[in-house]
Amino acid sequence: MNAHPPVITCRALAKSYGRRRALAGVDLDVPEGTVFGFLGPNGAGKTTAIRILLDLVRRDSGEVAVLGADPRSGGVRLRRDVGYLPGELPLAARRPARDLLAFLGRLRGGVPRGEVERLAERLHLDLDRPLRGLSKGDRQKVGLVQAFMHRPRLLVLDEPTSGLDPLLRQEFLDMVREVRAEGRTVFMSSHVLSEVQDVADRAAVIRAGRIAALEDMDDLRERALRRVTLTFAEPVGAAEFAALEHVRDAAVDGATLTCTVEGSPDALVKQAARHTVLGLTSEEPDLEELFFTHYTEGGAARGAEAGDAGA
Ligand SMILES: Nc1ncnc2c1ncn2[C@@H]1O[C@H](COP(=O)(O)OP(=O)(O)OP(=O)(O)O)[C@@H](O)[C@H]1O
Repeated sequence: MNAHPPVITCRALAKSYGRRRALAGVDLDVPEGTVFGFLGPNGAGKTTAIRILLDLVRRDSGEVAVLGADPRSGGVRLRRDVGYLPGELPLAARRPARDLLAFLGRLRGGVPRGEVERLAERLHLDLDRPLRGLSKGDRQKVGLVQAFMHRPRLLVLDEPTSGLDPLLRQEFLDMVREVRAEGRTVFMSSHVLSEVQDVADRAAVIRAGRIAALEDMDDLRERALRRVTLTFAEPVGAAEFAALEHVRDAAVDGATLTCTVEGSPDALVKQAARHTVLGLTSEEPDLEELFFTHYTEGGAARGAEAGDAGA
């Protein structure tokens, strides 16, 4: 992944609103062709950082490059090459979504024929309804269509799943995977890891204006523990399982084995397959807990410092 050049770089990025410090020195690299989750609680600074990337808010200090250019000077190109979903899209017009999207498409330098209709169909959005009567979820769909429609090199999405029902969330995540498969990049914010854990390659936590944790999702999954219970047709011995790679705390009760697996369950599955397996349960690893344990340990002191300064 590191072979890819970063499409977003931030160094010592800082921003205050009056005495309130929103960003207290953010360092970030988002490699091209990846999906990057930008996580943090309310007020952590996610939206401020995103707006700086789009040149909608001016930073106080620090360096920023988006697609190789400072967003302060790269305006027109930025709008063509970046798809941006704001946290809230002001949509008060009587006109239908179709008109707004056609207008925005022209601003972006053109949209492939049929793309708006294709996206609207996937997201179950009626393009002919007036914008001002749309529900929160429908507004979010309009926001997503305008962010994806010109097939930008970089998508910057502020809370993209907010307001979407579970089926549409899955559809949206498929859209994100397709973008990555084409070598394009997605930077998306969320309050919770579970929203992005299936799709993100990397995730960073911002807290009180600083990056408090940065994780490669594969590494995180590698470290994840899961509790496994296997039921066999005949009694088995604990010893044959206890020594396996990635297996811990193996205990046998008659024909039932319970153990903890850290990382790949491959060795356990192959050993179990030597017997007749009647049942298998595996608790999903709680990545959220793993991620945030690490971040609390690593980032608490720094977070508290920034919080004091910001208050
Ligand atoms: N326009 C503004 N004027 C004054 N303070 C602001 C402004 N915008 C943001 N802030 C403050 O800056 C801090 C960071 O806010 P920001 O909106 O960037 O956080 P966020 O992580 O996006 O939060 P949320 O998840 O709630 O959207 C907060 O303390 C917020 O109150």
